[in-house]
Parts: sequence; structure tokens; C-alpha cells
Amino acid sequence: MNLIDIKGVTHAYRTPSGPLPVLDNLEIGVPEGTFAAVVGPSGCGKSTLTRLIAGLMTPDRGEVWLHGERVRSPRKTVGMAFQNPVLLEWRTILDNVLLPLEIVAPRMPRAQRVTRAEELLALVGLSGFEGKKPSELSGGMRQRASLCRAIVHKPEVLIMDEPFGALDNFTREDLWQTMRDLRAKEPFTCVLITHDLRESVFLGDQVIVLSGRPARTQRVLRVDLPADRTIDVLYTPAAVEMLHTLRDEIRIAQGRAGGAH
Ligand SMILES: Nc1ncnc2c1ncn2[C@@H]1O[C@H](COP(=O)(O)OP(=O)(O)OP(=O)(O)O)[C@@H](O)[C@H]1O
Repeated sequence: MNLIDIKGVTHAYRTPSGPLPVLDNLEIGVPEGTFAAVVGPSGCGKSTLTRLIAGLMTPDRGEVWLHGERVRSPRKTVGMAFQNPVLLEWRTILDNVLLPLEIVAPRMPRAQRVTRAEELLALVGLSGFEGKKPSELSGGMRQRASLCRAIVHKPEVLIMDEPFGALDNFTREDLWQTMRDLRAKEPFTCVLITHDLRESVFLGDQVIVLSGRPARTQRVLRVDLPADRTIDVLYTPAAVEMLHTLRDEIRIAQGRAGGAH
């Protein structure tokens, strides 16, 4: 069963110079417990898609369904992580991670909330940093803390918009492996927006390629790689072939098919 269903979604923004069509009859299905990576040319409408799933806006046409319910307003059951972790500087790392629980589960005893947050911080390798302020941590560590904050309340869906975009390559690969470990311990359904094709193949169960604006579903690629994949998997013939296919699809989406490689 699909946890997320995007059916025939079409949307245009109203701008001073007239309507700007961004999504065109978009079709996406994400089965429960799986990871969908969304790639596409810059400005094609990927962030708009995340706002629709979170219920922060409704489309002109078409339907967004989450767990069998039509999405028409903001959902508490969606966790979000962005490129800039936006942790609150006046709160410790632990208190930042606790924030969603204070909002979503105010009656849960504090000790129980703290245990939950500490377990997650340990899972991502941040044991011992609970009492630090965000500015005392590296960019990669802050993003780890922000991931914990995004899933501490066990959201139905985790939406990540370019979460690792600002990190250097090695830190990014570390974070991919952290995501893999988190998923193994805490299954969740995830939509990941990324510009990094290797990231989409490493993390995705499917990679959805959007066309240039207005975005259509141009191609859906199933990623049949082992769930306990390591970075080495990206150098296997199967993964290399997928990366070539995706590269070609992006060229088509950019309107550059047949152009220089
Ligand atoms: N609230 C808005 N009002 C008007 N236009 C908007 C609004 N939000 C986004 N747009 C425009 O809609 C288009 C799609 O934006 P969106 O942020 O969804 O694209 P994106 O694929 O996430 O971009 P990028 O890859 O650069 O992050 C862009 O041209 C953007 O300028």
C-alpha cells in the first residue's frame, strides 16, 4: 500500500507577470516504509512538491493522499529536514531534539522524552554532545542532530529537502550511512529531494526524475540494491548503470538530450 499518493497534481503560482505553471499532472506513489529520492533540474518544482505533501499548500488540480487521507491542511505527522538545520542556538542539542515532542506529545513524561531523544542521538553518534549548543558542533554534527529532531516524534513521513547539500563529500557519505542505519532501526517513509545522483541511488528504493518546469514524472527508476548497502555499492556495475541512466534522464529534463556529455 502506498503511504503517499500524488495523483494528477497540477499547480501554477500566481505571479505579477501571470501564472507560473510548476507541476503538470504529477504522479508519484511511495509505499510505506520506503525511500523515494526525487531528482530534477533546478527550479523544476521539487520544493513545491514537499510543501504539497506537508499540506502547507493545496494544488490547483489533482489530489495528495497520505495514509489513506486526503491532505488539505498542514500535517503534524510529517517531519522535515532542510539543507540549513535551523537549530535553535539558545537551546542545547538535547533540547533542540526534544522540541517536536513538546509540541506533538506534551503529556509524555519528560524522562520518557529525554530517553527517546538520547537514544536517537546515540544512534547517530552524538552521545556526549547532548548538553552542547549548536554552534559548538560541526556542520555534519548539526545535520545529525537535525535528523534526530525530524524523526523524534515518529512522523509518518520524513521529507528532506537537500539535507546534505551544504556538507563536504566525505561528511555527506557518512550521513548517508547514518541514514541507512537509522532506517534499519526506525523504519520510516521518506521523500528526499536531492541534486546528487549518487545520493539518490545510495538512499533510494526508487528514484523519481522530474522533467523541467512544469514538472511531470519523467521516469521512475527502481533501485534493486541490498538494504544494507555500503558506499562500495556505488562502484558496482548495477549502480554505475543506474547513474548513467539518471544522468541521461537529467539531460533530457534539462532539454539537453543529444548535447555534449
Ligand atoms: N510562492 C511562490 N510564488 C511564486 N513563484 C514561486 C513560489 N515558490 C516557488 N516559486 C517558483 O516556482 C518554481 C519552482 O520552485 P521550487 O522551489 O519548487 O523548485 P525547486 O525544483 O525546488 O528548485 P531548486 O532545485 O532550485 O531548489 C521556481 O521558478 C520558483 O521561482
